[in-house]
Amino acid sequence: MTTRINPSILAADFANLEHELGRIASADLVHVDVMDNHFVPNLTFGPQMVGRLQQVSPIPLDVHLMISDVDRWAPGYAELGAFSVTFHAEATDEPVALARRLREIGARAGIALKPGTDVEPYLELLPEFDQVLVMTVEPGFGGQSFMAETMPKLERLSRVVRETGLDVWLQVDGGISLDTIGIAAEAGADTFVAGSAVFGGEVPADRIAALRDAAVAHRH
Ligand SMILES: O=C(CO)[C@@H](O)[C@H](O)COP(=O)(O)O
Repeated sequence: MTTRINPSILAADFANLEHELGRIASADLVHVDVMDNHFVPNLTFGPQMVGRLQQVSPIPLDVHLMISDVDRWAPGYAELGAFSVTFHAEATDEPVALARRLREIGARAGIALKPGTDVEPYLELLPEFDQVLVMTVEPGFGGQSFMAETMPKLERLSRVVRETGLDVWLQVDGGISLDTIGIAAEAGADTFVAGSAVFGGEVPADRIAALRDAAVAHRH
């Protein structure tokens, strides 16, 4: 089973992003956190910046939209060429229509769930998605502590994906470190977003390798 490590550039040096992308070229995808100071209290960047990242990144873009009015904005990120575009379940009443639109454009479609959002209503929609992002912190900021109470949700998803044989990636994001990645891997995650744990080290590539080894050691 494939294990993916996706560093979050939220923890990178924003004044040197092209250089920072070069330092994580051994990762699978780069996780790009788009925040609008509305859906979440924090603010990062929008399509113009993501378009430039798409041009200079050595690895594909995994765009995570923490924004409102997502039906309007998400397709634009797929049109920029992002490999995957993940929007929040809490931000739209039409998750299936939006996922179909993203796939039509050529991106993988992802749905993200905040820690307090129940997964049950989304289980029957899984064939419409390529990945589910289980937030392991409240979205908005890097450097927060991993919320182990979100693991039952991941276990439930993992069981359904196994039983149905669907090819849906299960992603975790928030507080992922060498201390916590094993917990998420055991619960069924295959794709791990890590910000501070990667960029907090002198050599991000070493952190990526260590996280990958730790995840692989704990996967079933
Ligand atoms: O989406 C988010 C935060 O909302 C994340 O992608 C963070 O960037 C993860 O940061 P760390 O918890 O790994 O420092």
